[in-house]
Amino acid sequence: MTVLDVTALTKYYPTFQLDNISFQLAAGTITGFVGANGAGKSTTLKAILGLLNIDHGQITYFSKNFFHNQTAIKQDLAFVDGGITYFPRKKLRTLTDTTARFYANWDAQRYQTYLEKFQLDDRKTPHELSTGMRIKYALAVALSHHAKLLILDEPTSGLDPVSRDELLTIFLDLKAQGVTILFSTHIISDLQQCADNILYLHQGKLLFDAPLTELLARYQLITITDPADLSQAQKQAFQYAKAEQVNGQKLWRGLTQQPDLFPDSQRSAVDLETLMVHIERSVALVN
Ligand SMILES: Nc1ncnc2c1ncn2[C@@H]1O[C@H](COP(=O)(O)OP(=O)(O)OP(=O)(O)O)[C@@H](O)[C@H]1O
Repeated sequence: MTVLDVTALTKYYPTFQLDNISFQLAAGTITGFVGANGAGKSTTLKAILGLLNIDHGQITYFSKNFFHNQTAIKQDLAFVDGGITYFPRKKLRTLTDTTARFYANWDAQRYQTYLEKFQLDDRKTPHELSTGMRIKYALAVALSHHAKLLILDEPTSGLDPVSRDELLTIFLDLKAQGVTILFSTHIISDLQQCADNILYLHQGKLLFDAPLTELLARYQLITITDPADLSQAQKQAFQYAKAEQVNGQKLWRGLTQQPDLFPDSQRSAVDLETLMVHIERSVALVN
């Protein structure tokens, strides 16, 4: 079942364009939303949540048009970005009581479970919480109304490694229950741990929309000492090339979709972080 269907989403800013973005999320999957700073990830997330006006596009949640059914759809949707910053001097308990009234499926027991799991004291105020605790509080609230889809903008960036690991385990548990998760992150190792699919945005365009394992299987990493030694065919196949210092030696690394053109000794598997760095920082060797 398709939980979210985005078609031809376009947003113009004076110096940036989110360009004709289309993707779908299937129920019970975890999708990592990645791209360099300024690629347009937050703009996309805000656009699909109706937090900014779009210039073009269709957004459908749970087979319902978002713009005509926002109130009903938001019962089944949770969004977390950077954690709570509003009403800094109000007790969390008071904020929770107010929030709970908006949700027909509010689950007070589940909320208590997450408070304990995240070691949060809801007699505190947002002002008294660390960055990580603010994110955890926002997540506890998001997880307590039985949202079917969680949309999270960099949920793990303020968390220590132990809390991140805990959160990723929660994501996997939620996925096992059929919950769908879309989250943007720069912490690529988090995705290796839990993402089924990757949406990769590059300068406002969707460059990849693929299962993580399939995306990584498309490329191999090639390491050579001098591009001048490559044959013409190898040069054509040596994409996203970049010079790197390894143990004081200058080497060239690039990605290829034609690994058979290179000897085994030059080939290795590629991980998502390496793939991204090469795509964003490569230089052209072949015109
Ligand atoms: N309100 C706005 N008005 C004009 N331009 C904007 C506005 N909001 C964002 N932009 C521009 O849109 C582009 C994409 O920004 P966005 O915040 O979506 O990127 P991002 O991928 O989330 O980046 P990061 O990883 O750094 O958070 C940037 O060039 C930014 O300057």
